[in-house]
Amino acid sequence: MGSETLVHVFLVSFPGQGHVNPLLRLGKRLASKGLLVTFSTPESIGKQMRKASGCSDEPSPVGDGFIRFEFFEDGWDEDEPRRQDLDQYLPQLEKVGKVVIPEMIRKNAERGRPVSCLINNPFIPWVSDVAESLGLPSAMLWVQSCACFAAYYHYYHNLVRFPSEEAMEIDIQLPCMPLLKHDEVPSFLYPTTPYPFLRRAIMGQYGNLEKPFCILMDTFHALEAEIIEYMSKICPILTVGPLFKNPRAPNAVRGDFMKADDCIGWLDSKPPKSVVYVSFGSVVYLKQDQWDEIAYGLLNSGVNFIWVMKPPHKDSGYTVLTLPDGFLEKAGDKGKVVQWSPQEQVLAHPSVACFVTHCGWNSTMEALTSGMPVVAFPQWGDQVTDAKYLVDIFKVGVRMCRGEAEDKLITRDVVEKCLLEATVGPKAAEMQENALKWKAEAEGAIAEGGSSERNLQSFVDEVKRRSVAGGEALPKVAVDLVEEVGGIGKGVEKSTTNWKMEIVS
Ligand SMILES: O=c1ccn([C@@H]2O[C@H](COP(=O)(O)OP(=O)(O)O)[C@@H](O)[C@H]2O)c(=O)[nH]1
Ligand SMILES: O=C(O[C@@H]1O[C@H](CO)[C@@H](O)[C@H](O)[C@H]1O)c1ccc(O)c(O)c1
Repeated sequence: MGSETLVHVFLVSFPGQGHVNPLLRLGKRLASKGLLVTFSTPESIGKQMRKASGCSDEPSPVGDGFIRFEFFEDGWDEDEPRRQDLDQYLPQLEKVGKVVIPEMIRKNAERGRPVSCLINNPFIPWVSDVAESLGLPSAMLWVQSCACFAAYYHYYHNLVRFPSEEAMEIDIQLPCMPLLKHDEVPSFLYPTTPYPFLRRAIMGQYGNLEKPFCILMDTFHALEAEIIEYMSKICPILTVGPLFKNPRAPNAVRGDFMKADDCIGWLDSKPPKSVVYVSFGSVVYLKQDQWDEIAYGLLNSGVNFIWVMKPPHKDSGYTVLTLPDGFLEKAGDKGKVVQWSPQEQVLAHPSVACFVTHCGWNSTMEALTSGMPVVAFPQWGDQVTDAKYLVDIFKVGVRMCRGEAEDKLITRDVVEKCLLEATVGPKAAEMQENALKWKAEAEGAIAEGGSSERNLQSFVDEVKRRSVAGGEALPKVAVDLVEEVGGIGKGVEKSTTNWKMEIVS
């Protein structure tokens, strides 16, 4: 069957690696179930994705469907430095996106590819307005944990007391969640956050939460069962994670902004469970003195390591980090420093013993799903909450720091102690055992009949039903999809919102 006869879903992503990855992974999953998927994000990132990952506007087959890319101009010159300032860039993206996305959708219809559903990720909530104005169904992919989703929800609706200027160091008790210390709620909610524009962007999403007919989440039922069940009574949530594993199309197209350096051959040469993988993701940038302490901690611990040292964007205002004099010589064949790694492959490699991570949600899910213990080095946003869960709830990690807000230099001795705790001794063995349990749970969720797989199929069926009805919500008939195990768990009350997945006719 040609791609033009398939139901067409149009994805719009915020242009960050931690947002593109999960939305593209969702796109590949949807395509593998027989949909035509168009993935869209601004051309400034599209250019990098084309170069590093070969993304093309021609449909590529993925399972039973196809995926293609269509990037859009954001109205600024190629080398505009204001793109690095989200306070300025997010409003620009909204202004232009609200005009160009409808135009792209119109052109797709003219070319025989009418769009049946729009899906966005957070930070660009205006995509739901575009869908509404065109009379199209929309969904939102939440790219963080359900726990963070719940924290933001309770903050937005003022349901629980959060840290404030008057009372900063309070504990926070959210329903169905462990007690969080003041610095364990997503840090964009601190009154002192240096990123108030990101709090505004996320709150914008909550202001628009009635518009998407479904909130997809890159998590799985067993991982966050209680809070997923609780929030599912309030919002139309479907858990579909871990998205990064695609059993039907493991080698489909990728969306990296930078080509990964080859380090798999080097890993092959190392003994099993002897390498520490260190990466702080695509956005976090540490200070030079902290970088130096990590360098000496790695050397002093004597472990093998791969360390990702991503160059900063030229307009970010960061100065390029350097390694201490003689560092590479001292490390010799024990260490490898790369600019960007093939992280999924690294985490799956038998030589890797643990992951020193900033605890972005993608890295968190990738570690859990790979059965990989972690050393948690969170900085801001959801990372501080993810670190709490990795260490105290999922019990797969040791904590190296509490976040940027603490403003504390983590010394080489602490780095060394954490690395050894996570790689040798009884605690390491216990964490490894727990990590393998999560890996098995994650694999079960996306296997045939698993909670996330069933939820994804429900979503695809619903998009198809709505597409037959010309984008209109369909009247109610009883299909018991929401009562299946999964995002909306067995025995859980149905959502009180206008969730339409249970319906047909
Ligand atoms: O060297 C690297 C570092 C990161 N990643 C990927 O980039 C994403 C980072 O997302 P995350 O949410 O962990 O952090 P962010 O970069 O958004 O802070 C993950 O999918 C990683 O697998 C990668 O492929 N190579
Ligand atoms: O929030 C930004 O990136 C990351 O997104 C992940 C998914 O939400 C999250 O888990 C991780 O902790 C974040 O680092 C982001 C912020 C600012 C910016 O300029 C970006 O390009 C991305």
